Amino acid sequence: MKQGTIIKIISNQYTIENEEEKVVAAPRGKMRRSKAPMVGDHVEYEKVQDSYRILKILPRKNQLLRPTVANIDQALVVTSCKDPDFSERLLNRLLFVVELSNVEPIICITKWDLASEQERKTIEAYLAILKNCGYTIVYSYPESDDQALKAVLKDKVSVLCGQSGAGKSSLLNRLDPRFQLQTQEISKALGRGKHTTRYSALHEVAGGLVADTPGFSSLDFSNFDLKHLDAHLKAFSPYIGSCRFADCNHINEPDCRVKSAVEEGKIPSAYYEDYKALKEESLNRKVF
Ligand SMILES: Nc1nc2c(ncn2[C@@H]2O[C@H](COP(=O)(O)OP(=O)(O)OP(=O)(O)O)[C@@H](O)[C@H]2O)c(=O)[nH]1
Ligand SMILES: [Zn+2]
Repeated sequence: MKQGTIIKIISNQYTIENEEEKVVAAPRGKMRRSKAPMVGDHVEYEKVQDSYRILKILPRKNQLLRPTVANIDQALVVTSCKDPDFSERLLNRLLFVVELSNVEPIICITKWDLASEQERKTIEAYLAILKNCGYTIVYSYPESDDQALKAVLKDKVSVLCGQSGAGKSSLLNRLDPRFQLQTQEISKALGRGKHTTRYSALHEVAGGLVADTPGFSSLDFSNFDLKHLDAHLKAFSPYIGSCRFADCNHINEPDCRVKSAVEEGKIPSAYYEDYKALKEESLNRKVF
């Protein structure tokens, strides 16, 4: 019996990889559809005559449904400075949705080359506070050396997210030109009109694995339990549990450490305002 990670699924063919080999396997009969393995799954498998059989899915640390990937280490929140313009609100909401999914966010700034001096200053000021709050920030644009980004991706399973046009495919292709080739070959192989073929894959980029479909494209929070939103947010974590009220919502309560941190400039006010808007929305949802 061996162990490996599923890196590609086409219909009922599962490609498993480990340090020694890359094999194509099928799940054993007992694995029902609802419990079918997904890309990113760590599995136990065995060789039976000339074929390979998946025996068991090892416990998942997390999973995304769109794209269907398990055991994601991080999400690159790809945010452009220009075209589309930098939006604090969009960045905050993407961070929230990623953190609510128990995935580590990495802020990746693109199109720095297109921003004016003034725009750069404004963006940098905002990011400086987020950095102090514990967020990892990397830059990636045509002239950047991408060392920091490569270091972040190495040995990790990542999914990218961000607005259309933010530069997600550009940055992957810059890091590894094979990425585009791989995705093009696959779409050609799958062909048009074969929409029923199940397909998903992780690609090797900079020594790590990256999902070829962006995740978190929907900023719909209705499926999340926002009761403990505060506890998920990196920027709030130093203050959780130290407000006057143990169940503080950090909205109207007195002696709130989160609100003090906002006043002291330790948490960006736009970040706090986006938290507050979501939290109020969820509290209202429960009342009516
Ligand atoms: N100058 C400059 N242009 C960039 C940069 N990153 C991306 N672009 C351009 O921006 C456009 C959109 O980039 P894509 O990589 O296609 O964006 P995407 O996020 O993959 O977009 P979707 O596929 O729609 O989700 C392309 O014309 C790129 O050439 C950058 O850092 N600097
Ligand atoms: Zn509070």
